[in-house]
Amino acid sequence: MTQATATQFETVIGLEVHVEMKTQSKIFCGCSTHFGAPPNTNVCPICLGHPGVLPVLNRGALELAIKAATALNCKIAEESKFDRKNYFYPDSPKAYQISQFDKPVGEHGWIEIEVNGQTKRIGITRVHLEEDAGKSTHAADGTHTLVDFNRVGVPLIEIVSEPDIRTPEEARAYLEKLKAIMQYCDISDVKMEEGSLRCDANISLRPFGQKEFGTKTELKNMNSFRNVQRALEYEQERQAKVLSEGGTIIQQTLRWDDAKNETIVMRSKEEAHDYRYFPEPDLVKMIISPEWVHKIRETIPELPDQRKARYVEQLGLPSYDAEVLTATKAVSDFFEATLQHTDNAKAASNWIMGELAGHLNEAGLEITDSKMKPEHLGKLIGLIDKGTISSKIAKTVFEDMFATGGDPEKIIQEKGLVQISDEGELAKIVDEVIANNPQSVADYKAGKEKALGALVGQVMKATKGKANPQIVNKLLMERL
Ligand SMILES: Nc1ncnc2c1ncn2[C@@H]1O[C@H](COP(=O)(O)OP(=O)(O)OP(=O)(O)O)[C@@H](O)[C@H]1O
Ligand SMILES: [Mg+2]
Ligand SMILES: [Mg+2]
Repeated sequence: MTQATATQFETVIGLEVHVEMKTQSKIFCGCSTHFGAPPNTNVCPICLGHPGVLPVLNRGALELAIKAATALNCKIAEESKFDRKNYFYPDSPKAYQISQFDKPVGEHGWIEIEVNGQTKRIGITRVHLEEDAGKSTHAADGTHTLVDFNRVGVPLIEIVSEPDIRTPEEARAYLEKLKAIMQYCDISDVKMEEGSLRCDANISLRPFGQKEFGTKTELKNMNSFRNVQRALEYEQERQAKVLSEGGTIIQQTLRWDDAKNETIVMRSKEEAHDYRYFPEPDLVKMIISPEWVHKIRETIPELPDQRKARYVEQLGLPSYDAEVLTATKAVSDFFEATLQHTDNAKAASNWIMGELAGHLNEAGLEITDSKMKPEHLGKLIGLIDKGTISSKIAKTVFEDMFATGGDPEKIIQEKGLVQISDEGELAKIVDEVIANNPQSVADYKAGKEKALGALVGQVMKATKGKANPQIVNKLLMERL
């Protein structure tokens, strides 16, 4: 951040997030929403906007939108309606998008984010239901553009935040939380790389203490949360420079160029669209009864914030662990499943956040691809806690479990890794080590505490790491 931003200006950010919902069929026709089908195969006269066809609302799409808006603490409209948003672009065969203007499904919501240990509430202006557009692919040589209409009519919700976000880092935390909530509620796959979650970021600067907002720009084309943060950081600095040099910000839409690491102007306000919104004449208004909302609310599972609180209060986990574990539903579910097989929550957390996350990362895998089963991790923790294996050997066993998905007990048996806790057996080895290392023994007796460690190390070496270290210590102490 430049000196100028840090001292003179306050950053104001509001995000518009589009989320594709997980329905089997499209919002106004029976076409499949399946991602990855050959281009232009999931289409019909309705989504292609042929003359004379009529859209029929997919009740499941409305239900998911209500569920999402409820999970985002919105007030649900008792009466909601669709509007036409008119624009001409090749990815929209009807030349309008069925969206919502003045009566969205939900309004006045909020979510909480945590940045630098501080909890902050970010307002949600509205959640509205609409249909997705097609996907254009521009040829690299600029000679032509291909359009795939499979995505046309896939149900979307647009989630518009209040301009409550103050830093690019907060923007990222907001997106992470939103994504987690959508995952927990099973609303969407929320995969930015597949386009099932997309974000436009609005940003302006104002002198500290000024009430009115400055002129904003809108950033598009970011394909990861990290890039949203980077684009905002870049734009924050650009605006600060313009303003501190006495210039003015022009209201513009900018495109983030990932390769060049900069924002590029797409269009200015003068070229901005007039969408000529008007009520959609082919669809009736939606009456959403409080009873229906109540029923939908009951299908909302424990959300990440609640889960996090439970991990801290009931399982005694540090807040940091609870935050990391609950940020992704699949990780949290894995943790919960592990706890079905061990009571040692902190150990489970350590293994999942440490060893497992590291191995998955290295292998480029998601936790859902993990061959290692939660029950086996739970079992492994039990074996360490019982003293059957040392925590050092456990790492070796873990490697095997991760690679093969095997049962830790079997791996330990097959590889002869059981910890040696038999005093008689260990005493023999301890005696040998004492006999063979007179220097260490002398050092220890002369008051060098460290020499004891060297002797323990020798016993470990002789037993290939299988000796129970507590017993080895005890036996050595008795003899020295
Ligand atoms: N001065 C400002 N600085 C930063 N963000 C702002 C400012 N004013 C508004 N915003 C944010 O900009 C976003 C505007 O989104 P909204 O969907 O209402 O409008 P839009 O971008 O004009 O519409 P469209 O959906 O057609 O793109 C909101 O998230 C809002 O919080
Ligand atoms: Mg918008
Ligand atoms: Mg916008």
